[in-house]
Amino acid sequence: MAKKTIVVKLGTSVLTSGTEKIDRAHMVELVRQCAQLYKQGHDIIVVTSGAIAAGREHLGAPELAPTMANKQMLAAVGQSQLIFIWQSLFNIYGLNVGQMLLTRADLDDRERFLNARDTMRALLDNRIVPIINENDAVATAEIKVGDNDNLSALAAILANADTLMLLTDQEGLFTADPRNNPDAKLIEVVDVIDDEIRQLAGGTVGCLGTGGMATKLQAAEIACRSGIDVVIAAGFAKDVVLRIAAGKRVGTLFPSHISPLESRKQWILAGPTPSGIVIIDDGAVNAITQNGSSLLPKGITAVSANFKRGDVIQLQSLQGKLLGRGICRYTSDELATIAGCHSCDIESKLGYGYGAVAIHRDDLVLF
Ligand SMILES: Nc1ncnc2c1ncn2[C@@H]1O[C@H](COP(=O)(O)OP(=O)(O)O)[C@@H](O)[C@H]1O
Ligand SMILES: N[C@@H](CCC(=O)OP(=O)(O)O)C(=O)O
Repeated sequence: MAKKTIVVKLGTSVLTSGTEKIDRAHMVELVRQCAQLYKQGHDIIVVTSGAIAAGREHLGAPELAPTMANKQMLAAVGQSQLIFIWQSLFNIYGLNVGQMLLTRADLDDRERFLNARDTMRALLDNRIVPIINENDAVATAEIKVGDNDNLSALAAILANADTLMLLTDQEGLFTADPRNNPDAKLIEVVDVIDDEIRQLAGGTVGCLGTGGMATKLQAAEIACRSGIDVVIAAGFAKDVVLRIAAGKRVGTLFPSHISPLESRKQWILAGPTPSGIVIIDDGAVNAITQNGSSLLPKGITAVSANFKRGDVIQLQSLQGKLLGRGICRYTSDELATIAGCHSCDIESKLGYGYGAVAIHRDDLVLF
């Protein structure tokens, strides 16, 4: 099987097996499957819910008023319990984990998005399993993603994932909420998420989870638009992670009809107004247009306007021809400092570096 990047989102319903306590035995089973995929060479990212449930359990299920501060307190206590459990379980398989607690602000701001992406990349490159949750202890309603289904779709985009698995306490999307409709039927494939599909999805009935099926459909929509296939399936089903990864029919599949690269390039072309222009020499023009190379600082001769890391900028030749657009990994000031330099000199010029390329070829669209 070709190497894949797979995001596995585990809802509170899966991690507690429907009880009020974290089901560690079931977590071992899920970790075994993730570790097996990791050993096969795939990149695995876990998006874990369950901090609030773990906090309640650890404090002995206290009677608390349902305030935001109390929920945040439970999450603060529970998150450390949760990451400890994940770390102990992955260690059984000789794998380390790295915790990333995110909020909407980390994903909306282009520069913070790139920083988070770099951290995720560094974890994966070092064969460390990223374990992601919302930073519930500090995130207020305004800066929250709000539910881990949507968070997992954003994490999948951050990771350039191929597949997002949303594992829950139902076998997939049904024609109605199976808890109240015993005749509801499993839908095996959803090609287009339209209003008809959306209206099938109800909310959650658990007090510890958030969103129900509605947020899973929102997540599926976001991820599919970015070229990521999504599967909603039961976390309790035997070998569920392994079977989905092997392409077996499990749960509800939402196939994406676009590749991640195509979707990214569409966004670069149709997305934000370019924030600046970078002039490049003939060698660089040749490298990016003929050889499909990334743009290195060496080929840059001038930088105009102020732009931030992660902004979309235009590329222009010395003769004034507009060549294309790309997402720049350095600010305009940094680029002006390293223009004409070899990539190996970036760190000595700036005192730090964000990698050898100014614009990666995957972030570049030529006209
Ligand atoms: N059409 C539907 N098909 C399947 N489940 C549904 C549907 N509508 C609502 N649900 C509910 O969504 C719940 C799963 O969401 P949630 O409780 O948030 O779980 P998780 O903790 O895994 O995110 C199910 O237990 C089910 O009752
Ligand atoms: N971030 C919260 C979970 C939020 C959430 O969306 O829960 P769920 O619906 O169970 O995936 C926690 O760790 O308790």
